[in-house]
Amino acid sequence: MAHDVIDTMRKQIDEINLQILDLINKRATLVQELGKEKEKQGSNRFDPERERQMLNLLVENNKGPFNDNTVRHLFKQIFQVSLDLQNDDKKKVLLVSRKKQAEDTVITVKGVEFGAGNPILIAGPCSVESYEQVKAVAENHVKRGLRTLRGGAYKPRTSPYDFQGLGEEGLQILKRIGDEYNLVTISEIVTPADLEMASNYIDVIQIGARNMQNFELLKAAGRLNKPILLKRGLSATIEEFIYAAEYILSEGNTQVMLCERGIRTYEKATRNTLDISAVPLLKQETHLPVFVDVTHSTGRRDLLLPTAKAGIAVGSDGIMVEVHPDPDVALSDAKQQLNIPDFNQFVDALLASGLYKGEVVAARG
Ligand SMILES: O=C(O)C(=O)C[C@]1(C(=O)O)C=C[C@@H](O)C=C1
Repeated sequence: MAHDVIDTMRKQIDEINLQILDLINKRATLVQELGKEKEKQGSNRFDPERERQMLNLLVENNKGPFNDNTVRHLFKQIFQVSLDLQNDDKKKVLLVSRKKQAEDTVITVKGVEFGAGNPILIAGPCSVESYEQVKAVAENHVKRGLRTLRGGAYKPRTSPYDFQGLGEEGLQILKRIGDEYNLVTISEIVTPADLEMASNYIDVIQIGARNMQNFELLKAAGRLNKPILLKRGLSATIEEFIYAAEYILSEGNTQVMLCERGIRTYEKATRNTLDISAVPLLKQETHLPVFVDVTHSTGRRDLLLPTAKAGIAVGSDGIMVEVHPDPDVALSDAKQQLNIPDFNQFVDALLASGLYKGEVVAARG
């Protein structure tokens, strides 16, 4: 008899549990729709005022036996998991997300495949200083079978008195060299107004670390039909980096590759702290090619090779490194750039490591 009473009550509790489950999921479905609507309207997902209003209503109508604090705690858990649901929904639909596209994005430029699983080298001077300077690097690229040349024409510098770059003239030099030596050219553009002009000269537009959250530049780059190399911000979180890339894809341009270039930390032994774990994280979270800039991250010639090996070993799609015919007289980053003989030793050591297998040119399609 006593058992019957308990069993009866438990059956009632089971029914109530199922009713609560049904209501909780009904509520969650509404919250998901609400999250999408707020996204469209650009509202924050977390709304403390709304939560306070709901808790007040619940407490005003609380007849017990749970006390008011227990009711507040219970529903705060519901609000939190509702917010998590909205955040997950948002992440789930990111265009850069692996959940959106499982297969790797491969960007092919002049037969060079960025992100195809064969790590490549992106090398060149910090700044384009003259045709002869870039030509010397380009000729070495050809000798070494390298296909991608970087060079800065617009240089965001800490001091306004430092060399700011040759501007359009620098892009013209890159265009000439890229055509003469069949090299993929990459250069940083710092303002939306220059994107169209730059697209006539270079093959890949770089958005630098200091512009990672220049949202108007990101959106403008998203409206181009041009590959974009996006560098991680000096103090950007992985999430901010991913959302910055999402800005570009959200405007239609899916040809985006990411570059981990070190983050600003308390450490002074290196120029920045190379966040090596960012590479596998970004490869897991996104389908975009991921590169490692060993020059700007370490700022030390003696660390270029070990960090390049590490960058490839953890799964990056390649390494960016600065090389200059005569670094001692370079107009920027003099102490970090390799001269050509040292750069060739760098390439040879990477080849000897077996991690880097040289540049494989896509079969003519
Ligand atoms: O009302 C909203 O704006 C919601 O997003 C729903 C909801 C909720 O669970 O009720 C979720 C998160 C917010 O912080 C506030 C409320």
